[in-house]
Amino acid sequence: MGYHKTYLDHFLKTQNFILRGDGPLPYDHRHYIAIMAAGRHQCSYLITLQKQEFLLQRGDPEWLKGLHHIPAKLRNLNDINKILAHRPWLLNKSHIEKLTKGKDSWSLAEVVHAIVILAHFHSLSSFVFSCGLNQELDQLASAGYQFVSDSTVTTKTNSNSKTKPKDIPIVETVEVPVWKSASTPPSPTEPEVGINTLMQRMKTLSEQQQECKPEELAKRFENIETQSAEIGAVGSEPQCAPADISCYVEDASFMYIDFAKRNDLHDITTFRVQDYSWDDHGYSLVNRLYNDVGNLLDDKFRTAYNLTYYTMGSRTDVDTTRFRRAIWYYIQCLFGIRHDDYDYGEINALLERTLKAFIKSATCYPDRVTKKDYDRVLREFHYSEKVHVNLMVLESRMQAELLYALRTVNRYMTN
Ligand SMILES: CC(C)C[C@H](N)C(=O)O
Repeated sequence: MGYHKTYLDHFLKTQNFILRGDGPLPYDHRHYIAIMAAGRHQCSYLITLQKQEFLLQRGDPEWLKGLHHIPAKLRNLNDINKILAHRPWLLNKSHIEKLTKGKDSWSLAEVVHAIVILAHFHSLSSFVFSCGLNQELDQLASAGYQFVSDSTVTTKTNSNSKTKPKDIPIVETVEVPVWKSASTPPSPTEPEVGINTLMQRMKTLSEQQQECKPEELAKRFENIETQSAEIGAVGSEPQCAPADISCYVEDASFMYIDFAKRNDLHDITTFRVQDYSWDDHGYSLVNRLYNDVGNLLDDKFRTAYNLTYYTMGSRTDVDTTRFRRAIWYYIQCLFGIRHDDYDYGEINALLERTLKAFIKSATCYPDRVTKKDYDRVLREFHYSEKVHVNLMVLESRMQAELLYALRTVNRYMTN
């Protein structure tokens, strides 16, 4: 994230606030919830870090043995954790009701705090995998390195040096290798649409600018949604999670399914942003229920959505808005979210199949994305630009999850 300093600043402020700032949940609970969230995507990197943070907050080490060792109140979060992570459209008021009523109940403020932590760590898992970090750190771990919560990597040699209990012993800091996309170009599997073509297409789109009827726009959205269901995820189905991850996961077989193939039993329709949007609804609700966190989230979303350096690979002075919008809206389309003023036809003009497959995997099946997939995509772009795309995956996905969650909380409160 260090490539994108303005964004990083907002990211850290928010993460710091939800884990360490004012809020209804006890600190150890916050880190445990983060572990449960990362567990849904088998993100060992985040799980390891959050376990350390949990212990630093004087969390009960017994809990780290798994879900069977935690209080019922926390365990009750399992349902909304898995639904939000994989099929957020299934969330309804009965889930919120179950948490807030009866024994071991949650206050609504606590529920919202938990939801924000869950969404943050689900989406951060997407980022970790899509940048190839999980794999990299697993390899370092098996080579005998330990990584600690400030993200530096240390060797194990001196880990029992005298330190205050709250300090983490840091011994030798090892530079984490950084992959440059240009250093070892992978053998191309499929020719990619080059940057020149992409720029040409963006130009044509802005020249064409025709008014489209609402029905036509709705049809274009549905086309993209149906086509997305035909795009397979990159990578192969992951193995069963190792015991030190699966102990934090319940109902591991519950995964993403394509929105277009959802079961109509639940009578789920497209989520229309004109009816419930972040700007007009979600933002103020989350602000009200949880210490103004909406302001931090809003700044972060806005920064990620608008971030640009006017570059594409080695080209400068390029207006990249259309390309970035196509990525942002494609991600939300995977969860059945439609922005009625966006022409989804642009997605097909600007995002080719391999890029769509990468984005879909990063968003919906992050644990399948490997460094190889990362290398193969966007070959003419710089490393920092690939990270930029992954930041959009993180933020657009997080916003999608929060939109569903907050709409449900609102329904619970109003009827
Ligand atoms: C994702 C990238 C193509 C973004 C581009 N480098 C920009 O500055 O807008």
